[in-house]
Amino acid sequence: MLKVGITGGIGSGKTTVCHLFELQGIPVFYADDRAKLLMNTDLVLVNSIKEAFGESVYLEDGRLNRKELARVVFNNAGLLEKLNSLVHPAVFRDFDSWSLKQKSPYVLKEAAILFESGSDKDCDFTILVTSPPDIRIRRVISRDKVSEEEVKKRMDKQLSDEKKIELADFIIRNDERELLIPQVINLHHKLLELSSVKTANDD
Ligand SMILES: CC(C)(COP(=O)(O)OP(=O)(O)OC[C@H]1O[C@@H](n2cnc3c(N)ncnc32)[C@H](O)[C@@H]1O)[C@@H](O)C(=O)NCCC(=O)NCCS
Ligand SMILES: Nc1ncnc2c1ncn2[C@@H]1O[C@H](COP(=O)(O)OP(=O)(O)OP(=O)(O)O)[C@@H](O)[C@H]1O
Repeated sequence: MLKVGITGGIGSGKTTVCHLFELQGIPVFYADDRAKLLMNTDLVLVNSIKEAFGESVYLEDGRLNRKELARVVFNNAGLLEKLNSLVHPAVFRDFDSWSLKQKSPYVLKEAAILFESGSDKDCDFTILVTSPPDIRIRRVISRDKVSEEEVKKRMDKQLSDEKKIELADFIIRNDERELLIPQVINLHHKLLELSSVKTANDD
């Protein structure tokens, strides 16, 4: 089974694209969502986050105070690095055990910072979803009801599309000019072919 990483900057549309792959029957591991779940349920991780950032990043009912943690880490590069170093190993382990349970020619791992976190190294292929920054900002402001400044702070912590285009094996353009669904279907067929080549080589 092939492991395919899919990424894209904030608001690029990677989750939307992943939903289209799911419609083709492809299982998707949503790293950002799993990270948030583990930050609420993995007690070793919860304790290490409390130790590093203080009890105030958890609410009284025990859930992660995402707004407060986001305010802290997206205003301080060192603290974001610290958080990443605690969360990413737990997500890597979670993906490994999830992927063992999947029965599909290939699976997708969706992560906003696939290249930045080094998790592309664990993937056979990578897909980048691109979209111009002004469209991405507009989409996130409308989806999350946040300010332009908050979106830009996160964009600044991510590699530029120019850098990621050099690193990715496949590109999906979600710029409201090219149709999304035909791009996903074409790539799905390509990945099915590549996974059958891998299976033949493994036998
Ligand atoms: C700080 C947190 C709690 C804020 O939660 P929130 O619900 O506001 O954001 P969410 O996780 O849904 O992310 C939304 C977008 O923010 C950007 N973003 C999130 N984490 C990061 C990061 N470590 N570096 C750069 N951008 C990031 C991405 O574009 C992502 O798609 C959360 O983002 C977090 O825990 N981040 C650090 C862990 C991490 O890297 N998770 C993602 C990959 S495993
Ligand atoms: N082609 C499109 N046309 C119109 N709206 C779109 C398109 N693609 C995505 N969107 C919308 O833009 C917003 C951002 O898309 P999505 O959540 O898929 O991005 P993302 O890359 O996963 O974002 P994040 O990194 O913030 O999690 C969503 O509200 C989505 O419905």
